Amino acid sequence: MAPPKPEAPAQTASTADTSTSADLDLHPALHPSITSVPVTPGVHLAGQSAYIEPEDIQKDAELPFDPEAVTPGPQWNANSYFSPKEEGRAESPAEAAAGAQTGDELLKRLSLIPDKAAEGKDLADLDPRAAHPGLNLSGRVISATFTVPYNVKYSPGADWELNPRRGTSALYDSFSYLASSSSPWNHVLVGWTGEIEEYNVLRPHSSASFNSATGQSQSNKASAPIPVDASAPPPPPPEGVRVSRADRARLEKQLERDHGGNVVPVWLIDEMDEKDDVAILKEQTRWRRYAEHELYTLFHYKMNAPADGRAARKSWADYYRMNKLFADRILDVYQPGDIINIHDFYLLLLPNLLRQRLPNVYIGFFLHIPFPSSEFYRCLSRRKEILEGILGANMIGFQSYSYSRHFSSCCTRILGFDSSSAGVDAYGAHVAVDVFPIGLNAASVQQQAFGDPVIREKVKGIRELYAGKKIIVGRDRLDSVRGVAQKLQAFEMFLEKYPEWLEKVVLIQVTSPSSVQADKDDDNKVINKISDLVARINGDYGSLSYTPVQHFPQYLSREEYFALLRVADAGLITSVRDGMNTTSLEYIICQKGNHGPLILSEFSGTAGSLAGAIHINPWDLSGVADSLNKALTMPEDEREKQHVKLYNHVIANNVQAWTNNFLKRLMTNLSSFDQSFATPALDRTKLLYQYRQSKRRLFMFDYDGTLTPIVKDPQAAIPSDRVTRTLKTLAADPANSVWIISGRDQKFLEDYLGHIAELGLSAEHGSFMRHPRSDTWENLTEKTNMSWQDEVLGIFQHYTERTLGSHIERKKIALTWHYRRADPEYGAMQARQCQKHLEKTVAKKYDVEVMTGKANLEVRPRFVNKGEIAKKLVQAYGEGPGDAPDFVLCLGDDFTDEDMFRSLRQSKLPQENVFSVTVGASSKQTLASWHLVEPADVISVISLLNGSADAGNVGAVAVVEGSVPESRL
Ligand SMILES: O=P(O)(O)OC[C@H]1O[C@H](O[C@H]2O[C@H](CO)[C@@H](O)[C@H](O)[C@H]2O)[C@H](O)[C@@H](O)[C@@H]1O
Repeated sequence: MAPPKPEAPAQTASTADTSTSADLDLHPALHPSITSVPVTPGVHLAGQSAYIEPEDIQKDAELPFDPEAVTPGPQWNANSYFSPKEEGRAESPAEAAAGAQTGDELLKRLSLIPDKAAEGKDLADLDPRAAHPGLNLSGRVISATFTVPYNVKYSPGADWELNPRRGTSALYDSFSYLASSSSPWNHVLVGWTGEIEEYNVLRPHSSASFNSATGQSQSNKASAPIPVDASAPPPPPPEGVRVSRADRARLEKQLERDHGGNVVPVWLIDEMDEKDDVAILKEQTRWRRYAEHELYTLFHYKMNAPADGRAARKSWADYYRMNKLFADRILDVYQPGDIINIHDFYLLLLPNLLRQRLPNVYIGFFLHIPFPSSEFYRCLSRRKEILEGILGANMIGFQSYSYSRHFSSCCTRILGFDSSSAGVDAYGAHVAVDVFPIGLNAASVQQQAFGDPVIREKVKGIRELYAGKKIIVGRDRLDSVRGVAQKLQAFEMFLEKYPEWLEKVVLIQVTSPSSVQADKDDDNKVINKISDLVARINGDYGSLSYTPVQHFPQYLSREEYFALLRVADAGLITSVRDGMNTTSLEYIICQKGNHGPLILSEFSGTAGSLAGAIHINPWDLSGVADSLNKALTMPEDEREKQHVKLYNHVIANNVQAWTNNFLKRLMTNLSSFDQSFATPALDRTKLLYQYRQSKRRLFMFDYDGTLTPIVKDPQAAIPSDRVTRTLKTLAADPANSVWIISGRDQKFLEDYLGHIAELGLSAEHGSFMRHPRSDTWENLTEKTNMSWQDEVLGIFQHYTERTLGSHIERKKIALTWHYRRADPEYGAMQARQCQKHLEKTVAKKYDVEVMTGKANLEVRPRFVNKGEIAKKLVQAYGEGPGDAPDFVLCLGDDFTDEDMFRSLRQSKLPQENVFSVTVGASSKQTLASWHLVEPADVISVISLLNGSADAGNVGAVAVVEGSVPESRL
């Protein structure tokens, strides 16, 4: 049974605007004061059966989908902003068809659309938890996004003013859907308040007005009070926005009251006036600087000139702090079983910050902008921290396949993690990577574009204004990556190459302010360039009666925007980098009945999903000019065919389907990788207690990755002084039997650990054993046929010759092919090939096992393995009551060590006396019962047992991991 949704207030929120990227958007579940119609799930258009109507989309949605999923919940009123009487009137044959959707039939449908909750329909039918009982889901999604969907304005002591925030509309639509009664989830939205602007604030000591959002004062002589005493000292500098506790509480309450408790603000505060409990907000744009100046730029393949070191450190510190404050806020509202969905480049550190504090939490992350290739990404000075931050998620989503591939490749190249198209193996945990191109609230856009008589009038007006001319439409943000300059240059080339179009075509270009605010210099450069180009084209090709480029550097009203998209004969998108271009999706919907082709940059994330568009390279001006000519001369039947394909895609892949699909895939990944059973951190209290109680103890330690960290060169992985001292002390206790069980050969173990006579050594994964206080090695493979070795060597040589940087490590029995020094992706690919090769040949003929290790492949006889050695040692003690060791500690980090853990589980030893510990992340798939993060922790734990003062950071780790601090032992 789905938990009840919070009571939705009787409000009148808007659906009139939900998914346009026209920067004028009001988000239905989120805007309190505008009345509108509910979104229609669509109406059939007679005679156009090739189209999928919005009402059909549930067929494609992956969750059990409700036919009204595209309609808002009960909080949306059916008050129409258009007059029912006007709806039946069609304007042109094409529009008559499209108009039918918004006529009487539509109205009938609108009034007939029942609310599921009102109908008493049980959302339990749609409850995704039923499909994943193992996950213990709470039924709630917490979405973390940079800003709440409002610009908030503040006047001390008064109600806060909340105005819908422009842009990011598809995402806000997704939140509206989750919050609505059409979705089976409960929803909480966590976001920064954004820059808080003050109104009605008197600043008695200052003659300057104060821009509270930027922290800058502005001279405003007209309104400045006249100084009483000209010789008085200058007024104190502005202090920033001061928000009292009561006012903070008021905003929280307002958001709660207006939105069913769904919006939780994050307060980013510069200083606290503790005395009065007042939050002081000074330079508010600082919180966006690192994300917008460094990340947004680099992720769009633009390089900044190096900043001065102090400024760079400050903006990084702000970024870290901002992510940390998000984590704190989420922890305030988190309940076990919640899914946390984190959005975009402002919050790249958040997944890992949460994972550190909630090891078993379910986290999805979605990047809305491109992810660059590793060649570009690696220029980022914080490249490791950023990747590690994102990898705290269970699943990471991208807009297009190439971005997901770039990300996985960066994880391999920069962090050395194995990756495939399915995901990244990070610290032993699998992080799924997948592609989810975002969609629109398609039904709402269609409803708005065709259901508003004002728009119809505007369509008529624009047609009259440009009668006899074809209209090419472009609408972009002011941002160099949107390629507006390229668009203008290509249009200029088009007029030059195809002079027959002179006087017969106009380019209407709307350029609205950039969504990122940190880079005003860049904006100014772009504005100047665009103005120059417009002036040049209109000067060269225009006349008194003809202006080929109509440039509007402004926001358009919703009505004008949709009208423009409807009348266009071609849409032109020339972004040079772009995560997902929602204008192109809106254009497709608006072209229903008109069929204007879409010319789309291949560098837009949208291109991957819109195969039916005319794809262009925006840098190839002549090619774009040809495509314009092609689009404008395309026969109607071809235009229609192309359009139907695009339209059906946009309808089927709407934002509701996107939301459901993302969550469904996240849950599937969580189920398949069984994240709910994260391995707990080793309980040192329990370990020490048991150690002190016991009389006969057995220790089994793997070597590489357990006692020493993994390094590039195998010969360089030698034990530190601390390691040998710690092992020596442990082994010196007569009650302790200490073994090193390694894949290393006898020589290596003897050279570095052989001098500790009390240690038992097992080399080459169990092929050889040297008992404590003995000089001789026992060969456990003596009678084995070794003829497989030559064949394996031949195959390894073949791959070594073809893989620069790889080498073969020849041991007596086992053979290892290392590729850690090769190109990481190529090395991993060659290893996969080599493994297949070996499995198809040698492994079929001989009883040998091919094992994948850490940047290596190893082959050894199947019957010798670490599990057999563990079994042998336990048996040597005796497993029965009285004989069995009363304390066993076994530690290892890789695949070959799992054999030891398995063997211990299968033994008859009382399991409470056995501590099997993997070295790596808690989310690693393992048979061990506990985990430690890294080799340094292993040494600390052994020191702890030794009673040594040098037990290192045990206390700190214990606190972080929820164990009892050492001081309390
Ligand atoms: O069983 P282990 O003691 O964990 O040994 C496994 C293999 O470890 C060594 O290779 C690994 O560690 C190297 C040093 O950190 C690293 O450079 C390499 O990439 C790793 O694969 C060793 O060379 C092998 O012989 C062992 O079988």
